[in-house]
Amino acid sequence: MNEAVFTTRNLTKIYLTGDVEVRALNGVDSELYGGELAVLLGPSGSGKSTFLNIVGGLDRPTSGQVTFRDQDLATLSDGKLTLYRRNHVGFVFQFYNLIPSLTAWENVALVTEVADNPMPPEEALAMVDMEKRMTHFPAQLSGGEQQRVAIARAIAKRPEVLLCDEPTGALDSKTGVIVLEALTRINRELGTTTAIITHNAAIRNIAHRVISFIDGKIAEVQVNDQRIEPSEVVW
Ligand SMILES: Nc1ncnc2c1ncn2[C@@H]1O[C@H](COP(=O)(O)OP(=O)(O)OP(=O)(O)O)[C@@H](O)[C@H]1O
Repeated sequence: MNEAVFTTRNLTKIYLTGDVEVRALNGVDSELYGGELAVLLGPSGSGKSTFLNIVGGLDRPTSGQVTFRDQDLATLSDGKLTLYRRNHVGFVFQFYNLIPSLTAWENVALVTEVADNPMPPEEALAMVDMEKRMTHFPAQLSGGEQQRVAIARAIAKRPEVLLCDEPTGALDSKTGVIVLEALTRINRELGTTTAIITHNAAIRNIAHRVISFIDGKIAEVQVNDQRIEPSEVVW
């Protein structure tokens, strides 16, 4: 196993809505290892997105520790947390959030303009097999194609980690497989540490490790000695 990129200890997130307290994370001890592909499973409301948002620097814990290498994310200033996100983390969400008035190439270029050592947009698009559709606008692309452009946008700055919250949630199974193939290829060829949240337990066997959440805690971690290709997933 490689070194841990992320470590959390007793990670806790409490949301207060009026008088009602929701413990979205209730003491999570975890690691994400360098170069691994982890799948995060669990019922709705079990804390998966909250966990991903905190390790990605989009949100802060109520208490507990979360470190990225030696950096304590819980106590970083807002400015440093923004720099952390910008320099190290790529995000992919269920909905693609592409800018409709820009082509696929321009959507990716928007990010590479502000990155230190980016890939050329066409190289990022080639990683997800979209180089032939570079000049197309989002409305001219299918859902799966738009998601692949969103993945190209996330990886073009060469992030160390790629955090994906239900990346296949809006896609049919055939298209979902193509998107998962893009993510596994990136993990394998670029060595990007990748975490994928899914509701689809069938996806679990494409991962090196499966982390299962229940009620804001990690209930189980499964290590896959034998992984399968996305094309072998039975949905
Ligand atoms: N901003 C918020 N304010 C109040 N409660 C919240 C907020 N965000 C999340 N929660 C609550 O925290 C709990 C965990 O939510 P979270 O989105 O992390 O779960 P999840 O496992 O990702 O669920 P899903 O699979 O449905 O996306 C839920 O009970 C949710 O309602």
